[in-house]
Amino acid sequence: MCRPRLPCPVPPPSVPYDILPRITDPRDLDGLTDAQLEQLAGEIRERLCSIVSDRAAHFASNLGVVELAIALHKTFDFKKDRLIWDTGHQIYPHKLLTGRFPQFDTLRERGGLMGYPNPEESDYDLFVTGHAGASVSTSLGLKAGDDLVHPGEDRKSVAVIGDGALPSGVVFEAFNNAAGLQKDLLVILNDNEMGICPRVGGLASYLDAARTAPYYDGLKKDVAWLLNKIPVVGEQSTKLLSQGKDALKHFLHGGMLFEELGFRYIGPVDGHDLKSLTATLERVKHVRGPVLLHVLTEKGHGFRPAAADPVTFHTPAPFKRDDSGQEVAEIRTSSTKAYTDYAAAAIHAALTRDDRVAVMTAAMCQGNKLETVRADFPTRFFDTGICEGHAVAFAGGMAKAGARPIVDIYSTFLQRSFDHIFQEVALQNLPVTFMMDRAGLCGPDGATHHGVFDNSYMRVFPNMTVMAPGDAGEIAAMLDFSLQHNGPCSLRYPKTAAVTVDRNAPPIVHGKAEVYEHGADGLLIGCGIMFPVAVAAAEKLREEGLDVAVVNPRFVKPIDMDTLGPLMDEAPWVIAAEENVVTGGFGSALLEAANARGVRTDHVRLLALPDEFIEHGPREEILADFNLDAEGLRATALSLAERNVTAA
Ligand SMILES: Cc1ncc(C[n+]2csc(CCOP(=O)(O)OP(=O)(O)O)c2C)c(N)n1
Ligand SMILES: CC(=O)[C@@H](O)[C@H](O)COP(=O)(O)O
Ligand SMILES: [Mg+2]
Repeated sequence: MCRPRLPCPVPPPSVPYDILPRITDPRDLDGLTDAQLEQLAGEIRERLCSIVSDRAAHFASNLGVVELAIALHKTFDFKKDRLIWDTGHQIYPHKLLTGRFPQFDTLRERGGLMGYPNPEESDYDLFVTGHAGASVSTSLGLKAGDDLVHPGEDRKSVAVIGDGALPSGVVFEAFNNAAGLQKDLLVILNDNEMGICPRVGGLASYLDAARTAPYYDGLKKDVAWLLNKIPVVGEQSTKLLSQGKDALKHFLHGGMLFEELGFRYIGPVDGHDLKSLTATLERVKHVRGPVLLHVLTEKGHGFRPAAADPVTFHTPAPFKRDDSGQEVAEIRTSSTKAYTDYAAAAIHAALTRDDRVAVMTAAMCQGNKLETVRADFPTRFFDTGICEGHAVAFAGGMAKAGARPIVDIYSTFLQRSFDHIFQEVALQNLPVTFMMDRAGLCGPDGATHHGVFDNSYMRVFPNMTVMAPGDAGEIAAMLDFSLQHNGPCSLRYPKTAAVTVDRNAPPIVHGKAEVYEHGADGLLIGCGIMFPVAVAAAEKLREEGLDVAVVNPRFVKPIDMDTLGPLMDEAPWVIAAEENVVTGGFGSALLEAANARGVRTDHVRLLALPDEFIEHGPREEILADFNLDAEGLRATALSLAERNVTAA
């Protein structure tokens, strides 16, 4: 019988799994020998390899933490102890070890297991996450909360954070707090030398050096004793000795940064040596105060192509293995152009045209398809690492200095920058362009990644111009407009194949909508990606004898009431559609503007995403559920026109 919180079990592919199916709870690990644990690691890797044969899923990161997940569950009891996987994209081995093997084939499918931690699925998942950087904060909070609410129980708290997530500013806020509180907290730094792309910046260089430094055990008193033998204050000679001490410290270990922040540092240790990793965890488990355990892993470990090319295999397209099972025989990449391709080409053209233009990505060069821009304009391409807030403030500084920065960040991750958009950009009225990729539903990543709030959060700021290209062709035109505009602008585009609407599109003029076609029987306003949907719906309605007008509003802010007001007043009904939550989005903006102008609104129907978190699943299916497809617009129009909905 399937448990109510989990999807129904699906038989795994007919590969001989021996131990893995018997792990229904982490305590089942207790009776296993070292050899059986090694075999289990192999079976988990096999399961990871088989799942990506028919769906895109996070792969290389998961291959890299198999031993770490086993060792953690063997050492701790996460029924009471606390475990947070930073970001959460490397959660699959944890899912397999916590009773979700039977459902694993539903991963990232609609109604199936989420690709991230999800407390709805298991008590072993504490937070729904997908954004990087918060693990140390929540682990520290869990520890503080447990000490308060469960005094005397001595619950342990563990955060596993990758080297890519480490530079997020919030991590250092948490380090600072943890050192001050001196709470028992274990932070495991999973260092695989990669984010999605190769890691960048000062911390990356620091970790490069720390990797090759000798093992250091911050729990051992003799090292501290040796260091304390060297004086640090006093006369001239002690200054030299002090320099000697620094050199010695660096010679001794690579974890000085963490030690000086108030953590005990242990490492680096081999993250694939299951036995010694487990032994190390057993040792650090009872240590008092904050500890940082530096674990070296290989992204893609155990599957040669993934280890050789962890960028491609971060979330590879579905692929088939060859007969050996060790190589890729065929990978199903698509040659269809996406909106992101148009955006990257427009950015490249803008940098080519104007030396003042620069572009920022927050560790998403690959997802933003900026590799060519990075290669062709190395001095005007900035990868800030997973530091979206910094990227925006940094762009504010560049704009103040006279440059024209483009901030190219996924809609969902830009949420991290809200206050910097407000203070460092909008309040200063600086010409920063926000290109918000993955706006709208993102599909299999789900609620953590859907970019469905930006129409709402961008338009609240005075000075901000908010645009939504009606098709892929408008991305370049809007970017060009923005780079000429004297103030901040944003534009959004979705994660899907590019659509272009064949027409003679008028030039982009600030706050001006495009009337695509006139019609007396109703008005369809399709914001952004909903414009081609509205065009298709109008076509269907025409076949049914309704002659409706279609508008591509282009601007969420300012709204073109000069154009829309009369059209709305004349229309028997109006539909305003957007791929954003209904709360505060384009529809709200339209109603506000209409109200201010005294334009009729009682005949307006807003089609948008509901005020709730939306689960993972195919974008088109979810859109259809909310009538945000051509058929949904047609049916809504017919019902508004008081006509019977006929079968499509
Ligand atoms: C706030 C935020 N920005 C960007 C991302 C996209 N992202 C997901 S995983 C990842 C790289 C993480 O690197 P690391 O923490 O080292 O994990 P690894 O994949 O190497 O195991 C990035 C940039 C994100 N999830 N959250
Ligand atoms: C974990 C994470 O946040 C990224 O890996 C994200 O899944 C990338 O999304 P895209 O696949 O849309 O680039
Ligand atoms: Mg990494």
